[in-house]
Amino acid sequence: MYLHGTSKINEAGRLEIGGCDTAELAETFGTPLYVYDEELIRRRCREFVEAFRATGMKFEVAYASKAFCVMAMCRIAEEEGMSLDVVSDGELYTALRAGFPPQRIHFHGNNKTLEEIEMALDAKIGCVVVDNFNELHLLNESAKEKGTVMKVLFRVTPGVEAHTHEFISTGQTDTKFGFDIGNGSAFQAIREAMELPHVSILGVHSHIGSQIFEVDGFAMAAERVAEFAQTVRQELGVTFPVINLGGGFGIRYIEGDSPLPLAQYVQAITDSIKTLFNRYDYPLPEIWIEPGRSIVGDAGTTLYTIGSSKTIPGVRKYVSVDGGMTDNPRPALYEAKYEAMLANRANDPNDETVSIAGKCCETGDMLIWDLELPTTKPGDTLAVSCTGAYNYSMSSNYNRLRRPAVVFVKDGEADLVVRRETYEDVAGKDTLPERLRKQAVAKS
Ligand SMILES: Cc1ncc(COP(=O)(O)O)c(C=O)c1O
Ligand SMILES: N[C@@H](CCCC[NH3+])C(=O)O
Repeated sequence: MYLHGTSKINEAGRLEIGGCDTAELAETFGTPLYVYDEELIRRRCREFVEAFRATGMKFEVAYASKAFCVMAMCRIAEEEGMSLDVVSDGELYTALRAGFPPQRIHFHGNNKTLEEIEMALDAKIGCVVVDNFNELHLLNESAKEKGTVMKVLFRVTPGVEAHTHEFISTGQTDTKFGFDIGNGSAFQAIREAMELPHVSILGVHSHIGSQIFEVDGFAMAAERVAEFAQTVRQELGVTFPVINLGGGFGIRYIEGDSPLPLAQYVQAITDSIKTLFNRYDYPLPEIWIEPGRSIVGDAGTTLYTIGSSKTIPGVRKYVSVDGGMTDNPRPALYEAKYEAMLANRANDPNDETVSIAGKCCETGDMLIWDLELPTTKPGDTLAVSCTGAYNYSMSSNYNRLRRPAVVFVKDGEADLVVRRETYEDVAGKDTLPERLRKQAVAKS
């Protein structure tokens, strides 16, 4: 397993992250356990911010909180000078509860409810990324009722297909997100917004997909967006002060993944924007981006306890862990691949090939196929790396499993930032109607 950030093998032959022995973390906090390397998260934030500073351009780096949205993460994002992208009332609530400055929050989503729009207006967030005509008018009406004006970006689909899994590719014309540039709906959206006194046009937003390893897609999107900005300027007399090129910067999950240094993505984006806007003699806009995975992905490691195993001679050996698709749905959803190691016996030589199964009642609940490991025994701790993005945030209670705890580790200290769910968290929201309550009592 590749050792990210502060991860290393300590003198006891165990995996250590942030100066904490992972076998001890498993013992103290129980498993499954999400462990985040706080220093690595901060390093990733700084890589983006410093790369932008070096360009001399005006910018905002908004952490896409959908990747991992908990209060402690919102605090770190704020401390590192990031803005925040939220896509729901729940994410907005979390950010506000963590004391994140509302002016630095951007609200996304293809079906924002009236309740969410009102919540955003009441909180006086920085901007709403408008996704469709219905929302544009709803926002204008609500802002009017509240006697305010909301800044807006328009989510546009530039017609660029990112080279990534089709479920995480969003920039193409055939997608549920945004206004299409090619068919004129993006232009129409700006035209309509100009007539609405309670929205103020900031610019456009494009997000082409996720886990992208090349700069071409971003450069192409920048080109389409710049052309569009120029058309709008010439025909409608509106100049955009902001261009947001979204997130999607790839990370290394397994050997063979070759992401670019984050600064290189920033350089490519800012170079494209500078060249294109200068060509049009267009006032240089602020550049905003929204990285999620590249901030938290490789900083997260999930610890599991190994339980039962099953050998099918001539076929394979299954080794089961105490979590699975409930804490990491990505292999089942996207055929995502991961690396792992035995955290408590990190120096033992690999001597067998096993497949790591989750504990859900589902054949597809597999975390890793054909992994080289030392011979495992029940009670060993398995560490799966790069589980920081879209794992906790997409976790579920399938089979009524309790969601794991989350700890942040740094300089030898481990802080609980989300406690493990209890049975009460899982079943406590249920209610028994009187009729069924009697039956339940009668049977017991
Ligand atoms: C609009 C938007 N911004 C930002 C992101 C963050 O993407 P990533 O985590 O790949 O950086 C996403 C998710 O793909 C998104 O849909
Ligand atoms: N959740 C996805 C990517 C979609 C990101 C949000 N638009 C993943 O785990 O890779």
